[in-house]
Amino acid sequence: MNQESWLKTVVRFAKPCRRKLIFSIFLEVISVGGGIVPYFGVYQIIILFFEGKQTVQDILFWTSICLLGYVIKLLFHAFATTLSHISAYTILEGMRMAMADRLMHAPLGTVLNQTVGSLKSIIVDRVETIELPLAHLIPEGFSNLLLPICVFIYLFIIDWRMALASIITVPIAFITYGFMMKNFNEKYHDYMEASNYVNGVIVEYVEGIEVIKAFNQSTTSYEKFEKAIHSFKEYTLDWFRSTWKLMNFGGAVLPSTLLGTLPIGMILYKQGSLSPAELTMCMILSLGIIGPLTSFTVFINDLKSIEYAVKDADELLNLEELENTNKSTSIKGYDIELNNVSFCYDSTGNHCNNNVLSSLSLNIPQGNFTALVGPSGSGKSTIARLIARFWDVSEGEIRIGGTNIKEIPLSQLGDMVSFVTQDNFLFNCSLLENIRLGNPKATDEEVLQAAKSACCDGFISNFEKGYHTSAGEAGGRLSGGEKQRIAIARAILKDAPIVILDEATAFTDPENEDKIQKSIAALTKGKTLLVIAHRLSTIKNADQIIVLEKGKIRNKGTHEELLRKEGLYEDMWKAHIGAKLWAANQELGGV
Ligand SMILES: Nc1ncnc2c1ncn2[C@@H]1O[C@H](COP(=O)(O)OP(=O)(O)OP(=O)(O)O)[C@@H](O)[C@H]1O
Repeated sequence: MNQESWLKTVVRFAKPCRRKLIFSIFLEVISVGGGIVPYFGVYQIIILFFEGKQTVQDILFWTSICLLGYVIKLLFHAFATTLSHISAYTILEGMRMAMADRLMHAPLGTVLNQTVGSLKSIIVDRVETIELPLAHLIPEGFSNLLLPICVFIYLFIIDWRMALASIITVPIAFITYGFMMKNFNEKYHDYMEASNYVNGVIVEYVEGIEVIKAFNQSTTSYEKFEKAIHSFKEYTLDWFRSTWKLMNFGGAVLPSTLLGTLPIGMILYKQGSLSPAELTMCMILSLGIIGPLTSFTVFINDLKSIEYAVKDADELLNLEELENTNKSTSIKGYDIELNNVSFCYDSTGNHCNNNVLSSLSLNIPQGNFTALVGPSGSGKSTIARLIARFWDVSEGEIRIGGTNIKEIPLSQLGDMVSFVTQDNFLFNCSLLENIRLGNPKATDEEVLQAAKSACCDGFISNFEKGYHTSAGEAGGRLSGGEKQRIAIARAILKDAPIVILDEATAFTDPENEDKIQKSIAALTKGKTLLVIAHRLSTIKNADQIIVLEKGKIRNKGTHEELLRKEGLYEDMWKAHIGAKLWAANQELGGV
């Protein structure tokens, strides 16, 4: 990424606070002006002394002017940094909101393919790193540049030779810094890579701690963790070691302005072309030039950290969005049609590297129960996700009620489809609110009714706070099957005309089975229902069963028809029945 593009991003997000930013620079200019006043006041006092005209009144007057200038400098700088901080946080807020918006409009699959750790790291941590440099760079960076320029001009007005003498160390220091920064970009890039790697290992270590403990991998995983941290420390130290000599030399030479002003000042004084007052003032001013310039060099590092943070943020800000239309469409029915659908997750440009579905055509009639079965990896979930538009098809089209789903606004499609999977995420709010997510407008009464239909009422009432128990509190005490029934209650409340159940009964145990089947029956009554299930007994009564293999339809028909046809379905059914019998035998004590 070139410098212009990250700057453009910052400028784009600075739009809502542009006036504040400009005003903060304006205030900083006044502050810099105030900062010059004490120099001027001191100069006047020095002149009075050298000319022998000093009076208490004059000294008090110029001291007050100096003080006033100093107060103006402090006050206006405080106002400027307040505004710049507000602006920096506005920029951060805009970036985070834009990222959240992108995640919402990107294909869901693209979002799910990112790890929670990396998303959190970019949206929270990386973006946060912009705040400090941004808030300080604008006013302070500006004043650190403007102040020495103003002082230099003032020096120039007093004596141009002394002005030049005061910056004699600047080229030496800049050449030194030039050597030091020779491979700064490369080093900074490597540093960021190393830092990202350490972050990744730490997040992995923490997220996977359960598996690490369960498989007694603590030593190996800890070693990886320790190694990553150690090599990061070594990398940082190596970089520091390679620069510290030049950095210290530059840091020592740059502020030593007296090296130039002292001998040259003496010569000019001896020649009589510089008065004692001018000589003293030039010495004082030359000392004031370099301080801000030294601070300015720190901002080079800040600029880099902004560049890299914006670059990371840009990855999310530029996520490809799903094509969307805002024009609400009237749908003529809720049958689903897949016409010659091909899909691959892994495509480069227009080229598909590995088709998961190949020219697949399928009709799911309205109000019918259709089941998708097939070996693991045959593409069942992919079909379900494509219907819900988590991704877009690579080729072909999907129609609902005769309308291509790309022509249906995403929000309308979202209202039309209830998608229940085995990953039943509960938000950190009450169980009541968790169920209400299905329909935010639902009354408490309607939520309770949905919970009852989904057979949740019994276990929720057992909690001390009942429906007001927070999911965080209850989460650890809820079984997989109970969480599943909450998800089903949500879907019942949503009352969408199309229901997709992707392994929604995966957590069913014999005790739960009856309840889950009842809750599913309540959810799916009269709906276009698509069920993906490995437990074939749960889809035995489907109006049509589609048998998938390697992304293609191998067979379709009712349970009986498929059994008569012999083949994959029959094998799967036998395996299922075998497993069931085995489970039943186990329950009966191996009889
Ligand atoms: N997010 C993804 N990115 C890349 N490839 C994926 C992704 N999700 C699934 N796949 C691949 O697509 C193929 C089909 O997966 P899919 O989940 O649709 O199969 P499935 O029939 O539902 O399997 P299962 O019964 O095990 O859930 C598999 O080879 C899988 O590895």
